[in-house]
Formats: sequence, C-alpha cells, structure tokens
Amino acid sequence: MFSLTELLSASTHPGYSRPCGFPALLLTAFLFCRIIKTVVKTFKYFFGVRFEVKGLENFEVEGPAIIVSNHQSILDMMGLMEVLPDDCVQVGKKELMYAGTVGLIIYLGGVIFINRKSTTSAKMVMAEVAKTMAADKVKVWVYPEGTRNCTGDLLPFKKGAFHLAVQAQVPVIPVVYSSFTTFYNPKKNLFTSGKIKVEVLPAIETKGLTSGDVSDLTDRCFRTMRETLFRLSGCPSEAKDSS
Ligand SMILES: CCCCCCCC/C=C\CCCCCCCC(=O)SCCNC(=O)CCNC(=O)[C@H](O)C(C)(C)COP(=O)(O)OP(=O)(O)OC[C@H]1O[C@@H](n2cnc3c(N)ncnc32)[C@H](O)[C@@H]1OP(=O)(O)O
Ligand SMILES: CCCCCCCCCCCCCCCC(=O)OC[C@@H](O)COP(=O)(O)O
Repeated sequence: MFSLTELLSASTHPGYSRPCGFPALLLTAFLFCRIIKTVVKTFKYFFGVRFEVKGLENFEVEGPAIIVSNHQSILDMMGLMEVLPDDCVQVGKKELMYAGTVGLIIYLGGVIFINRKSTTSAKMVMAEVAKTMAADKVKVWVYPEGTRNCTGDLLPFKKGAFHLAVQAQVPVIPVVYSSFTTFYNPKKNLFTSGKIKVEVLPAIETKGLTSGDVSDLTDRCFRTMRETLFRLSGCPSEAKDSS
C-alpha cells in the first residue's frame, strides 16, 4: 500500500514509487503550504478583496476529512489560503502540473493530480488516497464541481469526493464562498474590489455509509451548499426554489 507521500510522487511518475522517504515529502508539502499561505494572504490588500469567514471551528474535527467547496475562479486560491487547515492537501487537474513555476509550486505544495479525462485513472488515484489519508492524518480538499464556474450557481457535483469520503469513512466538511458575479468578470479576468463571504459548514458524518449511499450524500451536500451559496450571495428566493 502506498503512503500519501509516495502517492504524490507516484501520481507524477506512474510506475515509480519513492523508496522510503516518509514523511519527508508530506512534511515538505505542509511547510511549503504554510509559506504559500503567508504570501498569498497578503495579496488581498493589493487586490482590494476582503474576506469574512464564519464557522472555522467546524474544521476542528479529529483527524482526516474531505473538504468540498465551490470553485469560481483563480480568486479562489486567495480564498483557499484564508481558511486552509495546516494538515490539508488539494486535488487538482493534471494539467496544472505542467504550468511551469506555478506547477512546481503546487506540486511541492502537495497537490494530488488527477486526470479528469480518464475516470478510471482518477478513481484509482482517489482510491489510494482513501486508503492512506487515515494513516497520514491529512484532510483532502476537493472542488466537486470539477471545474471553474462563475455563474452564481453550482454545477452538478462529480461524485469522486463523496466516494473518497465513504471509502475512507471520514466526514465531509462543506465550505461555501459567496458569488463573485457582482465584482468579477471571468472572461476578461477583471475584478473590482469586493467582499467575499466564506462559511465553513458543520461536518457531515459518513461512518457506516456504503457506496450505495454516495448519491444521497452527494445530493445532500449539493443542496446544503447551494442554499448557503444563495444566502451568502443575497438571493434568498432562489434558495427557496432549490429546496
Ligand atoms: C491570484 C492568486 C494566486 C494564488 C496562488 C496560490 C497558490 C496555490 C497553491 C496551492 C493550491 C493548489 C490548488 C489547486 C486547485 C486545483 C483545482 C482544480 O484543478 S479543480 C479540477 C480537478 N478537480 C476535480 O475534478 C474534482 C474531483 N473530480 C472527481 O472527483 C470526479 O468525480 C472524477 C474525476 C473522479 C470522475 O469524474 P467524471 O466526470 O467521470 O464524473 P462522475 O459522475 O463523478 O463519475 C462517473 C462515475 O464514476 C463513479 N465514481 C466516481 N468516483 C469514484 C470512485 N472514487 N470510486 C468508485 N466510483 C466512482 C461515479 O459514481 C459515477 O458513476 P454513477 O454515475 O454514479 O454510476
Ligand atoms: C513561495 C511563493 C508563493 C507565491 C505564490 C504564487 C504562486 C502562484 C500559483 C498559482 C496557483 C494556481 C492554481 C490554479 C488553480 C485553478 O484555478 O485551476 C483551474 C482548475 O481548478 C479548473 O480548471 P478549468 O477546468 O480550466 O476551469
């Protein structure tokens, strides 16, 4: 069985697994993340973006968990760093790894790369993560929409994050960022100053759930997050429609 540390390298070089090295790479990743966090947390002052965070105490679950959140744009990287727990890695698309310096930074930051075009290989990587995340005591951050989406609503969720939670029998913690639509133009990548509300919701337990329950778990999370998104973005009527 791979440790997450090995997996981080295995996902980059298929067939190659690091001889030992635990926990060097994972600890390097956590250290690196702290540096990135410190640097990126200063960006908001230059960009004129403010964050209002609620519910941070919901991250204080004992041990590993899956964190799921909505993904609107590159601005989320700033929002991510506002709340990211210290013992957390993210799932990202493989293409990011090849993005030069940025790729190197996020590789060292411990991102688990998946190939979105191959469900089979993505599932294999995530099944390994499920096996090792408990041993490595890490939280894993997944964007269940699977892509950026700045429409003010959520895309239907992919199920990978929820399979992962059920396989590892760890709780799901939803995090919702209010809509950027009022101050951000994704096509031109332009934004004016604005406030982003962030809410960490209470953990949803998965103990005792099996793969047959994944669809329900996905739906439940989706509905809760959609209601929260509309509430935080100030459109309560739509929230009522969805429930
Ligand atoms: C200006 C500031 C700058 C600051 C800079 C800061 C520095 C930052 C530093 C460091 C931070 C780095 C941050 C990186 C961020 C990266 C973000 C991204 O890249 S987001 C894109 C990638 N993420 C995903 O795609 C999500 C994960 N995706 C999934 O989980 C999918 O489910 C996936 C890929 C596994 C499969 O996707 P499918 O498109 O095939 O769709 P499905 O419906 O989910 O699955 C198909 C069938 O397979 C089953 N299935 C899925 N996963 C399974 C599993 N694990 N086991 C068993 N069955 C599974 C499902 O149940 C479904 O079957 P049935 O329809 O229900 O019958
Ligand atoms: C140590 C010094 C730290 C300096 C920090 C600056 C480093 C810049 C790193 C930028 C990290 C960029 C991460 C990109 C995340 C992102 O937003 O990717 C898009 C995917 O999700 C979804 O892809 P798509 O399907 O194309 O929408």
